[in-house]
Amino acid sequence: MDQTSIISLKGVDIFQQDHLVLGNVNLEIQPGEWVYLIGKVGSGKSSLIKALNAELELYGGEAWVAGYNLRKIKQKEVPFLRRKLGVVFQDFRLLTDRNVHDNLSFVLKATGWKQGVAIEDRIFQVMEKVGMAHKLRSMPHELSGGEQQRVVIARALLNNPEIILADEPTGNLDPETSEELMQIFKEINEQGKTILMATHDYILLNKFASRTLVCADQKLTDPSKATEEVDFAELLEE
Ligand SMILES: Nc1ncnc2c1ncn2[C@@H]1O[C@H](COP(=O)(O)OP(=O)(O)OP(=O)(O)O)[C@@H](O)[C@H]1O
Repeated sequence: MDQTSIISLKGVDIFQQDHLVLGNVNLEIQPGEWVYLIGKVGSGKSSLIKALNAELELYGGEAWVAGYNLRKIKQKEVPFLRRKLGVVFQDFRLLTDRNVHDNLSFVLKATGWKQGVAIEDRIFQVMEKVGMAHKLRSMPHELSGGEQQRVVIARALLNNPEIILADEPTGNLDPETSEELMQIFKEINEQGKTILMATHDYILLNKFASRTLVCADQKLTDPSKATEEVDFAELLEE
């Protein structure tokens, strides 16, 4: 493992069932980096994110995330790995039967927080960070898509993770709302968090430009190291 990397994959294979999605994956991400994952539908972006979150087993090679060896991680260690990761999905995934506050307190209690005052303080801090402190008592269905995604980002930040894994976080949002969301990710990144984000959004990718990796033909590649020019627009087509 590269000692300085927060994510380090060397020669790993990622499968869905018995289908190889990405083979011989090599990836080094440094703390504080912002890295995009692009690629056509079904090219393996979500599978890679799931593998980093220990939802999908990795095979062969070496794999380290936030100090955890994914090739040897035990089931009982997975919750500790996940506390170092904040995950944001395209489809929000808030619990629909409780308000925003209770969605967040549910996560804190499930991850070992006991003191009521500390829980309330933390919820307020993360909701303030995403500009949603005034919506603590709203039910998810009372919020717009952009507002729901802000809450999801707040939820991802609760345990002060080192890494944010975002799987097409703006996929269901209009361009203006998407840009506001990206601004929040930018602030989070500037505060030191590492971000790995899968996206299809070519405009945002240009506006918030950063290192970009490509999933295609069962491989993860870094176009900055490629000898031939890569057509990003073509890769981002649905
Ligand atoms: N739960 C699953 N069981 C079996 N195959 C799966 C499963 N999830 C994904 N796959 C397959 O694995 C491959 C990679 O899918 P993945 O979701 O990682 O791609 P993606 O690049 O994230 O696509 P999208 O842009 O649509 O989200 C696809 O061929 C997909 O059909």
